[in-house]
Amino acid sequence: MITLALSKGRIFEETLPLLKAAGIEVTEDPEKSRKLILPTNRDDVRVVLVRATDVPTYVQYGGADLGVAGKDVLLEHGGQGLYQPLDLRIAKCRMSVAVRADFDYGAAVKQGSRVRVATKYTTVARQHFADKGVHVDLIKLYGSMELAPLTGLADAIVDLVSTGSTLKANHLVEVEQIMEISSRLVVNQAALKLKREPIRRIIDVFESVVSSSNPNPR
Ligand SMILES: Nc1ncnc2c1ncn2[C@@H]1O[C@H](COP(=O)(O)OP(=O)(O)OP(=O)(O)O)[C@@H](O)[C@H]1O
Ligand SMILES: O=P(O)(O)OC[C@H]1O[C@H](OP(=O)(O)OP(=O)(O)O)[C@H](O)[C@@H]1O
Repeated sequence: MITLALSKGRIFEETLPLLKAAGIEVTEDPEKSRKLILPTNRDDVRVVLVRATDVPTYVQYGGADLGVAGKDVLLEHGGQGLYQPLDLRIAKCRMSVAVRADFDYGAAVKQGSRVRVATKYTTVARQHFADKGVHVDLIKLYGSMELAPLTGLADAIVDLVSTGSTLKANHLVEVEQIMEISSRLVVNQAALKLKREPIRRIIDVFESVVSSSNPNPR
């Protein structure tokens, strides 16, 4: 049995075409079913639904053999025990610093004042500001980061941006782009040895779909 960990929503939706190319079709709709283990058309493959941030943990400890996780999530997790063979180039966005439109971020940085930054991505944020020599106080949040500058909880946020419409709707502006984000295939290192052939087949098919759909790697 091969167990694949996915999160509901964009990662699930964007992984489906890759699975289809590998001859794997999930036979239940996660938006309609309450099941956390979804069967597929193949007796030897199943999908487990977990929170996006839990995908690396499931794969690390062998709760799943494979998974799909965003680079944001993998950097925060640390990647221990995970083989990361492939950038799937799905769920693309960027990680950015944003502030209220009336906050002068450039001046705050120039003056060397401490900037209060709210984020779910404390590891990446800490590294980013350390590299720039900006003094920050980090405030860990688990969601709705956009609210932090609006309520006075923080001066800035580090969050994911795609179309920019969430920032715009909350009168925030992007002042720095930290990195491009996409999702990767992650594999349990022991499973790769014990179930080498079926896992290798999945990696190979995914790789050929990814390189044919976008020949210009990021
Ligand atoms: N607006 C977006 N556009 C494109 N990709 C995104 C966007 N937001 C997040 N992502 C990517 O998709 C992944 C999954 O996001 P999703 O919204 O499903 O989970 P989440 O709500 O961030 O996680 P959790 O449920 O664990 O809090 C993220 O880790 C990120 O890599
Ligand atoms: O620049 P945008 O296109 O507005 O996307 C950015 C938003 O997407 C993510 O949240 P979430 O996963 O909740 O967004 P969703 O509404 O796309 O699901 C992220 O945390 C931002 O809030």
